[in-house]
Amino acid sequence: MLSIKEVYAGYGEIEIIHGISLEVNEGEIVSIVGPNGSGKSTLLKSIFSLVDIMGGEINYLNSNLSQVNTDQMIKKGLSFVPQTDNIFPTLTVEENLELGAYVSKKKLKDRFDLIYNLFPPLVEKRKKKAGTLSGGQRQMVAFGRALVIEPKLLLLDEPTAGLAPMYIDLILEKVAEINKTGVSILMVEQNAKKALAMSDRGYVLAAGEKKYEDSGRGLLENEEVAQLFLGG
Ligand SMILES: Nc1ncnc2c1ncn2[C@@H]1O[C@H](COP(=O)(O)OP(=O)(O)OP(=O)(O)O)[C@@H](O)[C@H]1O
Repeated sequence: MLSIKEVYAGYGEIEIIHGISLEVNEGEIVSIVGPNGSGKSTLLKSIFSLVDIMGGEINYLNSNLSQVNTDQMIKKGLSFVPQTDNIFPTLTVEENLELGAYVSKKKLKDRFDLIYNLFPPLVEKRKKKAGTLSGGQRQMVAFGRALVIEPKLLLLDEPTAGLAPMYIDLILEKVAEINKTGVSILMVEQNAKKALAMSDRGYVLAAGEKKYEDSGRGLLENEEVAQLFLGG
């Protein structure tokens, strides 16, 4: 459903991603792992044209994304949870979710039901300002905002970054749960072993290049990958 072909991307004059190709097929969880600064987030952001694209092509459900505006991306079910600034702290939980919405009132109710089922702690917090929530709960709000539009493909930029250990596994379990409802997932994750263990496929980036691609299990069992990128 998503195909990144030989993409070059970066910031202004600085090229960070040097010709990377990557695919996500329907129903998959795909992880991008690699050392700090290897360009994982930059690659993810290139899908949403949030960085400068210097070459290559990104296609999603038969559209070239460079020719599609954000509204159309949302209508085509492409949703993104950024790593930072992914909620409005001064708005309530429910207002945050409503702002993520591009759907009818009736549909909104169904989506809220689904989100509150997935993240029960948000129910009693729904009238609270999102900024008063714990880090893990704020991340639940960020996920909720991305889920309101009923995405087909969810892009996650380091969903567990900065979270307390108790929330890391919980959030990754939720990612798997969301995937089981039919949402494909492409995520950048610093917890590489955990991410690969739950992924159908994975890509290892280093210095803006794709070094390895394989099934999640294949990468975990690859001794070279383990030694160089997964801490032995
Ligand atoms: N807004 C920006 N302007 C210029 N350079 C940037 C910007 N954001 C990131 N970079 C640079 O791009 C390179 C790749 O950063 P990126 O965040 O994509 O890496 P990453 O693999 O996601 O790393 P991390 O796990 O640390 O987030 C780094 O050298 C970083 O300094």
